[in-house]
Amino acid sequence: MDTRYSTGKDAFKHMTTQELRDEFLVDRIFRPDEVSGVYSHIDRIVTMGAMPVAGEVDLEKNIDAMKDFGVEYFLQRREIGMINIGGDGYVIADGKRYELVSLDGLYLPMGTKNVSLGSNDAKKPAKFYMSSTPAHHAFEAKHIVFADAKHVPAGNKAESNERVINQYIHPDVLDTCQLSMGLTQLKEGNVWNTMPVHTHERRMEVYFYFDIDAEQTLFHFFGEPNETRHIVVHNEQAVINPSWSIHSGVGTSNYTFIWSMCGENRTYTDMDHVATKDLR
Ligand SMILES: O=C(O)C(=O)C[C@H](O)C(=O)CO
Ligand SMILES: [Zn+2]
Repeated sequence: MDTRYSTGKDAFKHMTTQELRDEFLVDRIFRPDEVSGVYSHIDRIVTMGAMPVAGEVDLEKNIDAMKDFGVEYFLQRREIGMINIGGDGYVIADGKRYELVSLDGLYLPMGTKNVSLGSNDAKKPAKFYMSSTPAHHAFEAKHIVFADAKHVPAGNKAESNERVINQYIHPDVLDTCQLSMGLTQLKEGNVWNTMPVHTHERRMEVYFYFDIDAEQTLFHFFGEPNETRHIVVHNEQAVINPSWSIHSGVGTSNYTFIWSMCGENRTYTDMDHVATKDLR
C-alpha cells in the first residue's frame, strides 16, 4: 500500500513541483490484472483502481488487511464506492453478482468480505475506479446505473464550464456512512471545472481525471485560495485535495472526472465559496 501522510498548509507553500506530485498525485491507477491503492492519511480515504484482463482479480490482491488496517479483511470497518470507466464488467460481492456496464457505479457497505472484479471482454477491459472510507454502520449495497444518478447541469458556454454533475453516491440516491462520489462530464468546447472555486473544511476530496486524449493535458489548481499551486495531470490520474484546499481544473480540451469526498458530513452543498476576484 502506497501511504501518503498528509501535508499541512505551511509546508505546502514551500513544496517543489516534484514534492507536490509525490504527495498529492495518484498515477498508474490501472494496470492489467492489478489492483492499485493509495492510502491517504487525510480522512483515511483509500483511492484504488482495478483492471481485470486475463481473469478475475480479488479486491484485496495487494492489501494486507491486518498490517495495513489492523482488521481481518479490508471492508471490515470500511465502505467502498466504485465507478466503471472501462468496458463492461462485473463485481461479485459475497456471492452476489453485479453487472457494471460503462459508467455504472456500485456501493458496497462495511462488512462485505469477499469482492472480486472481472471484465466481460479482455479486449475491452473494465476499469473500476474506487474510493474507500472508514465506516461504522452497514447500509444497503446498491448498484447505481448511470440513469439513476442525480444529474445536475452546471456552468455555461460563456465561462467555458458547461457540464453535468452526476451525483451517484449522494444522500438523494442512497445512504452511506461518510462517502460521497460522482462523475462530472464537461461538454465539448468547455474546459473549466469547479470555477468559481470552493473549499469545504468539513470534507476532503479526491479528483480523478479521465477521457483526456494523449496529446492533451489538464492543470489542476489546489492550495489555499489566496496562495494557489497547480499540478499537471494526464489521463487517468487523480489528485488528493486537503479540506483547506480549493480544487479546480482547466483542460486543454474537455474531459470527465470523478470526485470522491469524506469527512464530517455528506451535505453536497456545504461549501465555502470563494469569489474569483479574491484568488491569488
Ligand atoms: O464540476 C464541479 O463543479 C464539480 O464536480 C464539483 C465537485 O462535485 C465538488 O467539488 C463537490 O464538492
Ligand atoms: Zn468540492
